[in-house]
Amino acid sequence: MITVRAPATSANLGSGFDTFGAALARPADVVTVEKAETTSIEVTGVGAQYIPEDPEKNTVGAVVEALDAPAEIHIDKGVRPASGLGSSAASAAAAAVGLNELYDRGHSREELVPIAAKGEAVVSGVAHADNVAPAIVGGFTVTTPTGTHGVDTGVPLVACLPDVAVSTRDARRVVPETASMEDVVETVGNAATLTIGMCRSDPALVGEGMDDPVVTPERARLITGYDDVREAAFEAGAAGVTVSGAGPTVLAVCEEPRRRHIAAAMVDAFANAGVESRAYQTRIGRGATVL
Ligand SMILES: Nc1ncnc2c1ncn2[C@@H]1O[C@H](COP(=O)(O)OP(=O)(O)OP(=O)(O)O)[C@@H](O)[C@H]1O
Ligand SMILES: N[C@@H](CCO)C(=O)O
Repeated sequence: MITVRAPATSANLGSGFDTFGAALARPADVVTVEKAETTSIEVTGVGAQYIPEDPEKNTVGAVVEALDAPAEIHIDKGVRPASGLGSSAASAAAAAVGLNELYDRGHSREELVPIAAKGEAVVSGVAHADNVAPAIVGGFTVTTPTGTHGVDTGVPLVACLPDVAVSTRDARRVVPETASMEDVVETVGNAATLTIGMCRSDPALVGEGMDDPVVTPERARLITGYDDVREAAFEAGAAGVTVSGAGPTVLAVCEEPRRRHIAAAMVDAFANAGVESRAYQTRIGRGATVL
């Protein structure tokens, strides 16, 4: 029997749509795998009632199939589903690392990324790997069709999760099909700035590079109170604010001493918009860990 903890993740980080990702030090899913003749899945924890235990419908089932590794699987959810915090990816990443070890398949962490991404196709129709990559390798990651590159950093974050659900499938429907050259140039500049910021562990530079004129404005419309929450976070000292993944979590990057104030300001701003929320005071952290 093997138990693996895989972290929540934030994809896109604004300027890196379907490319950038970051592992969060918390929250996390904990997945236990044990060899079996046929696969069975049991889910407990946050939002378990919304998660199918049928292997055909759970992200973990696709990983079992890809690794040809039938198992009795228990998923203890710490990452709420439809959160924008890579909930579906956390389970898939933990299962990929656990089953790879249980069956001695010998894949490297990087090789497990496209395998875990097959689970994402089950829930959103697209095998985007920008959540599973940081959930497996940790830190800040850049994922393209040719592979994943990562850098370790401990940049402080606040992830404010409102008490509403936005499914990735729905949020992908509002992504524009085209972008102007002006917006492309702005996005490339911001993405490059953010990447240098991550390499230097510099929250100010990361925040400066988070703006995205193409996808984020469309996604923000799906989140009640987004503009006020963003403004409140900046007023409390955030260096950058964006939609986490497909939303509804709003992500702020900051210097560590500002983190508590920013978390309180974001929760208050959501409350003023009539939405309950919970803020995780966290940082970019490590990937899946065998316990
Ligand atoms: N193991 C799993 N954990 C969580 N959700 C799962 C799992 N397997 C299937 N699902 C389904 O996936 C959907 C949630 O995934 P979705 O991608 O929409 O949210 P998310 O992973 O929190 O967000 P994001 O990818 O934007 O960070 C729910 O419909 C849920 O039932
Ligand atoms: N890049 C994906 C991440 C979803 O978690 C999206 O934004 O649709």
